[in-house]
This record gives sequence, structure tokens and C-alpha cells, in this order.
Amino acid sequence: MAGKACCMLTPELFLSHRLLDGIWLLANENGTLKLHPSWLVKSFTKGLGFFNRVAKIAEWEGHHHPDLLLVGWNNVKIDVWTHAIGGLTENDFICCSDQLARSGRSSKKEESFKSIF
Ligand SMILES: C[C@H](O)[C@H](O)[C@H]1CNC2=NC(N)=NC(=O)C2=N1
Repeated sequence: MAGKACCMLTPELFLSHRLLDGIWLLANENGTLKLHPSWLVKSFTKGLGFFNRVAKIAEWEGHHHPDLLLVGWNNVKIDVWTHAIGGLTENDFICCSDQLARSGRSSKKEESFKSIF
């Protein structure tokens, strides 16, 4: 993991991960690329439980911490990017991929590759 933190996102890297690991909402926030996977949960309490699982993975993944958002009562979002470089690295895809795999769900949104690059 640590060795991959230097790998700034390229269109090729993004595409390869997209093909391998699934589809996440990719956002460009004032020039900073971020991954925004989101899930619907059955209750507010389950959303908080989900955050606890996310936190454990984030710690286990080498202190790679996403922003956590619980919008309304059942819309759970995590914002993943590497603060240290102000953008995405391969680490972010690995962390997202693990979060998705452990949640047992697919992210529900997709944004066009072409609209980002
Ligand atoms: C020292 C400490 O590990 C770093 O500040 C970590 C903390 N968690 C982090 N989380 C994320 N998402 N990006 C970072 O660059 C980052 N840096």
C-alpha cells in the first residue's frame, strides 16, 4: 500500500480499476478528484454501524481515512481521496474496493469518464 501512494491517478489507471473493481462516482471538486461511493441503508442506526466498519477498514488500510456522510436518514456516502496530494492515488481505489467488497453492495452511481478527463 505505502509504495503505491505515489501513483497519481491517470486516465489509464482509472479505466483499469473501473474495469476490475466496479464503478464509483468520480467527482472533480475544484480540481481535486475524489471517489464518492454511496449506499442506501435500512435505518439511521445501520448507517452508523456501517461507518464503524468503514473506520476499521480505514485504520487497517494504513490510516487512509475517508470523509463520512450520512445524508437524510439512509443515504450513506464516503468521500475518498488522498489529502496529502490533493487528489486520487491507487490507494484510494484499493480502499474503495475493500469498502465495497465488505459492504456486499455495489455503488449506485456512475459518472462518465469523459466528463472528468
Ligand atoms: C500521518 C497520517 O497517517 C496521514 O496524515 C494520513 C492520515 N489519513 C489520511 N487519509 C487520507 N484519505 N489521505 C491522507 O493523505 C491521509 N493522511
